[in-house]
Amino acid sequence: MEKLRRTMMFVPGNNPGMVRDAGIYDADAIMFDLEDAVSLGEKDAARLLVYQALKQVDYGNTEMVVRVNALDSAYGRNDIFAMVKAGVDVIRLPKTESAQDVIDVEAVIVEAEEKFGVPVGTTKMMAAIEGAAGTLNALAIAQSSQRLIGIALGAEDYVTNMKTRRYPDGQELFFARSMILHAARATGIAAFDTVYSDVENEAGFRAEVELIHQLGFDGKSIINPRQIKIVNDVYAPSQKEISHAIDVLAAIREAEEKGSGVISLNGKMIDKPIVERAERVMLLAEAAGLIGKELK
Ligand SMILES: CC(=O)SCCNC(=O)CCNC(=O)[C@H](O)C(C)(C)COP(=O)(O)OP(=O)(O)OC[C@H]1O[C@@H](n2cnc3c(N)ncnc32)[C@H](O)[C@@H]1OP(=O)(O)O
Ligand SMILES: O=C([O-])CC(=O)C(=O)O
Ligand SMILES: [Mg+2]
Repeated sequence: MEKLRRTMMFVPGNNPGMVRDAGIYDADAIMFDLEDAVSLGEKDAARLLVYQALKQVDYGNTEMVVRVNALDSAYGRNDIFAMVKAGVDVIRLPKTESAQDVIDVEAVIVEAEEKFGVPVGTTKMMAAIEGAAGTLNALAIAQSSQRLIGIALGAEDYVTNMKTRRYPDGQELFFARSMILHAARATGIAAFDTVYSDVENEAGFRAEVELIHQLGFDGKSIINPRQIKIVNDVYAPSQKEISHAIDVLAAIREAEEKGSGVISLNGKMIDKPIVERAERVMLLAEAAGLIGKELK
C-alpha cells in the first residue's frame, strides 16, 4: 500500500519547543532541519537536540525525516552518524546536484548502520534538488539509490541559482517541477514540492497547492502547522470522485469474480490505470476522513 505524504513539515532543529511539540499537528511527515534553518554556531546543539528528541519523544507513527548538512560541510558526516544512531526513518540531502552526491551519502549511512547495529538498508533517503545542475540530473539522481523514497524541489535556493525570484504564478519553477515529477514517476518514487515561505498569505498558498496537486506531486514541504489543513483539503477527493471510485472498484471486483478482465461502467471501459486512480482516490479519501476502511 502506498504511503501518503501530503505534508512534510520542516521544524527548525534548534528550537526545543517546536521540536518537542511537532507531533501534535498531524503532518504526514515531520522533517527536523539541521541545515539552513540552523546558524553555524548552533549546528552541534541542534544535532544533539534532534538526536535526543528522536530517541525520547513519542511521535506516534509519523514518518521522521531529518534534513542533514551537505557532506562537504563540517557537519554532514556527524549529522548522518547521529541520525542513523537515533533510528531516523529518512535522511534528506539538501542541494543534491548529482547521483554521486546520493551515492556518497549512502556510503556514510552504511558505515553508520554497521557501526550502530542498525540493519543495513533500513535508513531511507530523499534528495532535494535546489539548482540547475540537480534539475538537469533529476533522473540520474532518482535512479541513484534503492533507498530513495522521493525527490523534492527546494525553490528558494533554486530561484537564487537561476537569478530570479519566486512569483505568484510559479512560472519560474515550471521546468524544475516538471523535471522532478518526470524523474520521480519514471523511477516509481515520490515527488515533493517546495516550501511556500509567506505563511500569512493563505490564498497564495492554496493557489500554489492547487497547482502542484494538478501537476501530480505527492505532497509538499511546509514550514508551519497552519499550512497542513490547506494541503489536506486540496488533496481530499470530491464526493463525486469518491462515488466514481467506489463504482469502479465494485465493477472490477464483479468482473474478477466472473473471471473477466475487461469491464465497462456506464458505457465506459474500465482498465488498469482507471482502477489504479480509483484506489488512490480511496486512499486519499480515507486519509481525509471522508470514508471508513470498510468501503475500500
Ligand atoms: C528555505 C528553507 O530552507 S525552508 C526550511 C527551513 N525553515 C524552517 O524550518 C522554518 C519553520 N517554520 C518556522 O520556524 C515558523 O513557522 C515561522 C518562523 C515561519 C513562523 O513562526 P510563528 O510566527 O511562531 O508561527 P505561528 O504563530 O503560526 O505558530 C503557531 C504555533 O505553531 C508552532 N510552530 C510554528 N511553526 C512550526 C514548525 N515549523 N514546526 C513546529 N511547530 C511550529 C509555534 O511554535 C506555535 O506554537 P505555540 O502555539 O505552542 O506557541
Ligand atoms: O526544500 C525546500 O523546500 C526548502 C529549501 O531549502 C529551499 O527552498 O531552498
Ligand atoms: Mg534550500
